[in-house]
Parts: sequence; C-alpha cells; structure tokens
Amino acid sequence: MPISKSNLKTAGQLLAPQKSRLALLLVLTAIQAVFFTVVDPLALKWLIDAINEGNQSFFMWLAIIVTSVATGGRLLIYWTTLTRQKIKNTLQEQLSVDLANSYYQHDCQEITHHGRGYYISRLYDEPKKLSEMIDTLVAFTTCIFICISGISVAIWISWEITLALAIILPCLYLLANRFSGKISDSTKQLQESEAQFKSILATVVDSYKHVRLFSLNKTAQSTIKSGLQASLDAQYKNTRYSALYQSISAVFLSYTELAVIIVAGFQVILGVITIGSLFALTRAFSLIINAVEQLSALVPRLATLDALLDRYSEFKSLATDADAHTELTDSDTISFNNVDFDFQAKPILKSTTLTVDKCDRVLISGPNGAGKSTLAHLLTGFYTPNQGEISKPAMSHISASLYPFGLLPGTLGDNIDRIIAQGGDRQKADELIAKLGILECLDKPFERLSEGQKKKCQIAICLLKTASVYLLDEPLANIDDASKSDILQIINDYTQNAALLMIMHEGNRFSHMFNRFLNIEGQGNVKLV
Ligand SMILES: Nc1ncnc2c1ncn2[C@@H]1O[C@H](COP(=O)(O)OP(=O)(O)OP(=O)(O)O)[C@@H](O)[C@H]1O
Repeated sequence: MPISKSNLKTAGQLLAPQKSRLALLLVLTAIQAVFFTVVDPLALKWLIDAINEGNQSFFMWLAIIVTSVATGGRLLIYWTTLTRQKIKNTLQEQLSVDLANSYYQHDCQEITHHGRGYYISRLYDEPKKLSEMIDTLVAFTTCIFICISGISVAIWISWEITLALAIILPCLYLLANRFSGKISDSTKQLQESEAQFKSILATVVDSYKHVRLFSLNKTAQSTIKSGLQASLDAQYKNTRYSALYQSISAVFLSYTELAVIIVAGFQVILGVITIGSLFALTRAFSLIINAVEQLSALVPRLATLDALLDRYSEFKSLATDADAHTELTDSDTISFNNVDFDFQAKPILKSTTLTVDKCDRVLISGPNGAGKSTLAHLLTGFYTPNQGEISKPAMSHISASLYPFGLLPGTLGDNIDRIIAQGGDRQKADELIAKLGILECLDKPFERLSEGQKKKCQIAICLLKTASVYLLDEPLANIDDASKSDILQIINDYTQNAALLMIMHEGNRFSHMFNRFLNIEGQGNVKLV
C-alpha cells in the first residue's frame, strides 16, 4: 500500500470539514469518467456501423446528440476544476494555520537550531504540496471509474479479449508495492533537505550588505551551490524511482494493448465482431490503458502524499504546551536548584542554585558569550535545563524583551492594539508611548525603525504587560547617552511590585538602581550577591 492506514485516517480528518463539497466533486468526477468512457467508444461504434449500413438519419441524430453531450461535459469539467481549486485553497489555509499553531508550541531551542527558512518551508511549502491530495483523489476517482466502465464496455463487446487485462494488473500491483516505500523515503529526504536549504538561503539573503562590503559574491554562490546539493540529490533519487516504476509499468501496458489489437483484428477477419466493434474495442482499451497508466502514475504521488502526511503528523506531535503545566508558585519567586545547561557540550550553567525574590532588582552582567541571554531564556521558560529544577511563574506572568526580537506583521500601532485586545491597558500604552517618545513610530512597521527606536518600542511592549517578573536583555543598547537614565527610571517605575532582571554591560554606572548582582562568569560559573 503506497499510503499507510494511519495516514489515510489523518487525510480523512483533514478533509472532514469539506466533506459535502468534496463528495459532490467526486460524484461529478465519477459521472464524468463513466459517461465519457461509455459514450465515447459506443458512439464511435454506432457512428461507424451507421456509415457502413448507410443509415443517414440515425447517423445525423447521433452526431447532434454526441456534440451536445460533449459540450455539456466540457462545462462540467470547468465547474469541477474551479471547485477543486476552492477545496485545495481551503485545505492549504487550514494546514498552514494548524501547523503555525503547533509551531508556537515547539521547543524554542529546536526553532533556534533550525532557523527561519526551515520553518517557512514547513509552514508554507509543505501545506501547499499536501493540498495537492485533492488532485490525487480526483485523479484516483477518475481512473477507477474509467477502468470500471471501460472494462464493462470491453466485456460487453468481447469478454475474451478483456481477459488480457487480468495478466497485467497483478504485475502492476507487485511493482507498486516494490517502489512505493522507496519513493516515500526519498520524498521525506527531499522535504527535509529543502527545508534545511531554505534556512541557509534565508541567511544568505540576510547577508546582502556583508557580501557586498567584503566582495563575497563568489562565496555566497558556493554556499548556495553546496546547500542546494542535498536537496537536488534527493530530488534526483525521487525522480529516478518514480520514472523507473512508470517506465516498467508502461512497458507492461503497451504489450497488453498490442495483444488486444492483434486478437481483435483476427476476430474481425473471422467475422466474430463488426468493424465498428473493433474501433469501439480499441478505443475502450486505449481509455482503460490510459487510466491504468494514470493509476500507475498515482503510486509515486500517493507515496509522496504518505511522506508529507508523516511529516505533518510529526510536526504536530512535536508541539508541547509545557508552560500550561507550570505551577504558579505562591510568592511568584524564581529559584534554580542545581541547574545544568550546556550548548553542544559547552557548559553555560553548572550546578547553579539561586533564588530571586519578588521585588528584587537584579543586574545581570558578565563577559561576552558567558551565557547571560541563555540564562534569560531559561528564566522565561523558552529553554529547559539539562538537569536540575527551575521554579518560576508561568509565562503568562512573565514579561521579557529578548534577542532576537520580532513582532507580528503590521505597524507598531497594530501590534500594540493586538496586545490591548488581549486584555492590555490602553491608558498604560498611551503613557508609555508618550514617555518613551515613540509616537511617530506607531504607523511604521517595526523593521523600518531606527535601532534606538526599536529598542524603545521593545521596552514599551515589555512594560505594557502586567507581570510578576520583568526581564530585559540590554535595554540601553543603541539608546543615546542623554536618555539612558530616564529610560531606566521609566523601567523602574513600571516594574514596581515585581521582580526586575536586567542584562547590562554598562550596569556599573547604574548600580545604585539594583539591590542584587548576578555575575555570569563563564564555564558554567554563576554568582549572585
Ligand atoms: N542556539 C545556540 N546553539 C549553540 N550555542 C549557542 C546558541 N546560543 C548561544 N550559544 C552559545 O552559548 C554561549 C552563551 O551565549 P549567550 O548569548 O547566552 O551569551 P551572552 O552572555 O548573552 O553574550 P553577549 O554578552 O555577547 O550577549 C555562547 O558561546 C554562544 O555561542
């Protein structure tokens, strides 16, 4: 079977919301297939027999009826094409939204590891490909009904000749079984390597200025070339299996077609069937052979679909809403108990034990690369420790401004409105915007702001949330010297009755604002005084 039972079930669940529209499409597709397969060869037989017998009026009426039916059939094809596209669009939208929902519950470390381009591929390219299951379903229905009705017409004309098909079908079944596993595996490799390549491509695109400034055009080209290699190899492998399978099945089919024409020709010579029947029979067989060929071509498509459904289910299964299970501690304090955390064997925290109380003002400092931002991600719950326990408020009680920072599409104003719509305080937002002097930024998308403006907007968004813990990573970076104390004062004012933790390289200048000092020394050593 090119598609597993569990994936058939998943496909059924995905298509359930559109079942009525889909059922209508498949019924009309089946009618269309049966109609053309039965009418086409029979009309040919009757028309040729009418010419042979010189029956002019029957010939004329038949010609008019056949032309009218063919016109109606074309209109039906137009309608089914549009309906099919509508169903595909709805399915793609449903899949993308569904996967995006899972994305926000994926492990943050995995997301950082894979990169932006990888997830763009998984949230856009794969749903688009998966929505093509509608085309596969329609093609499958068409082929099955063409085969059934074509075989019925052929049996009606000459059952002996139809027996020729019985030889070919088991061979095709065996072939399909042999190749579908290989095609499905190479499809998975292809999708994964494409997603990884898009991650590389996103980095290459982002490096525009760097490449121009250092004349690295050639290096960028070779990065693209080597990144593309794995996906091109997987594409080649996939095409090789599909083409090999289709070529072998086509050879089998052409032998059968030849055998039918020879046997039917002899039957006409012996006077067993009429010349009109010969034409009808060859026409019906060519339709059946065509349909069987298309059914064979569906095997690689079904194997591809199987791989895509596997990837869809796997992506969804990686979603864990860990924060939903975090117990809220009574006092909303933070404590690390014997926590270990490392990145690829580089220790960031080693047996770290510390407690931050409600209302503490903590300055986090330490050399570059020591692990300050990593600690901030552990505190917010985006990273989980390798060992030990972190007790902290749930993410809904924490507000943070972390690197890298990103908002949803739209202007800064749109993004603030979205937070207010979730229960945010409009008056507090207006106050923060006025105090931080970012009124002119409201109607611009975040990416078009200056770096200092971006920083102020990040602070405003962080403070807008009512939380019991506030965590800001380098809030003064890119802020002009004259504004630094004012901004720290704003942060201090808006975080009263909450714990405040700030990562700052120039913290010593403002040490009077803090009551505790957390020094990340590197190699996993951390000191809190
Ligand atoms: N996603 C990651 N995968 C692997 N290593 C990482 C990852 N993120 C950070 N690191 C490594 O962990 C170490 C700590 O990084 P982190 O960003 O926490 O340092 P930091 O103290 O905030 O530095 P800075 O002061 O320069 O901002 C660095 O050596 C960094 O290379």
